[in-house]
Amino acid sequence: MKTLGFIGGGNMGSAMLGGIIKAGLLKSEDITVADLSQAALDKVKEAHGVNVTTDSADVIKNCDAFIIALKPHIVAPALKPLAELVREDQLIISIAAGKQICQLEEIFGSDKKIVRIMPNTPALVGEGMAGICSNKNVSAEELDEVKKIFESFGEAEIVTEKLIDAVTGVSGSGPAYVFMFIEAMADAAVLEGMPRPQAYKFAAQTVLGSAKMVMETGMHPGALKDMVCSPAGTTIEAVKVLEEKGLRAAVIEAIHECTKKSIELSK
Ligand SMILES: NC(=O)C1=CN([C@@H]2O[C@H](COP(=O)(O)OP(=O)(O)OC[C@H]3O[C@@H](n4cnc5c(N)ncnc54)[C@H](O)[C@@H]3O)[C@@H](O)[C@H]2O)C=CC1
Ligand SMILES: O=C(O)[C@@H]1CCC=N1
Repeated sequence: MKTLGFIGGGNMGSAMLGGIIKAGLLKSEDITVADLSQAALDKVKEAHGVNVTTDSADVIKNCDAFIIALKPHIVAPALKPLAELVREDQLIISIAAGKQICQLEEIFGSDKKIVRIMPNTPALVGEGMAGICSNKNVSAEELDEVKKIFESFGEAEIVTEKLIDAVTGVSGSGPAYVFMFIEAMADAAVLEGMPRPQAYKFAAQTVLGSAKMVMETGMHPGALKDMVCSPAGTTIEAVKVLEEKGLRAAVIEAIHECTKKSIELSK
């Protein structure tokens, strides 16, 4: 793939764009972003020097593959009128939550190559997590090429389409829960007298380091937790409160509701 387009250059579109350019996989001049908002286009042009247009047809006509980064309810009304411009050899990559491959086939035709992906915003800093699936028209080589793009700004795994709603619940929407957790930890440190910028650093680095331990040691998270909890020590006092307040149940229920909403969006 030599040229890549984005239809929608908002939060997620620009996060992926930032990741791709930082990784050096494609040059700015080979990327085109279409958005109706001139402010969004000015922002991505200034940050990344990519080509910009207010006409999504330019992207479809000029790119080997394009990523649909529009809000789910906008996808059909915005792109159905342009569907006849799509070529059979072109890769259509959608990141819209709840938009199933069969719904994308209704828009573009079941003969088209369609990839459905659920990424997340940490793509912006090269630490994204994406779940990828596709229809039967996409070859293994093409899917691998798409996977490599998403791996250029984090981790990516091929999953069955059935799992994409769970991917949305855990990693697509997940950064929001983690940011809430970091904010709450920092608030607690501020309560104890720590200056706020320092509190964010202590909280965020603790989350980063803990996540790295899970990824790099391969140890069970429960065993890693046990390593921190000294008998009759400080940590177990906090753990007791988190269990009493239902941290685990809250997280499980929250992700379940998020996953349910992703399923509902596809109806
Ligand atoms: N924000 C996130 O963390 C994630 C979002 N997604 C998915 O990404 C998609 C985009 O979400 P966000 O980037 O958060 O939304 P956003 O609202 O930040 O970006 C959407 C962009 O589309 C533009 N737009 C609206 N109508 C248009 C049209 N007809 N033609 C061209 N551009 C148009 C808007 O001006 C805006 O810049 C959604 O489908 C969402 O489900 C997926 C994973 C994570
Ligand atoms: O909240 C949303 O609908 C999108 C999908 C995943 C993350 N943000």
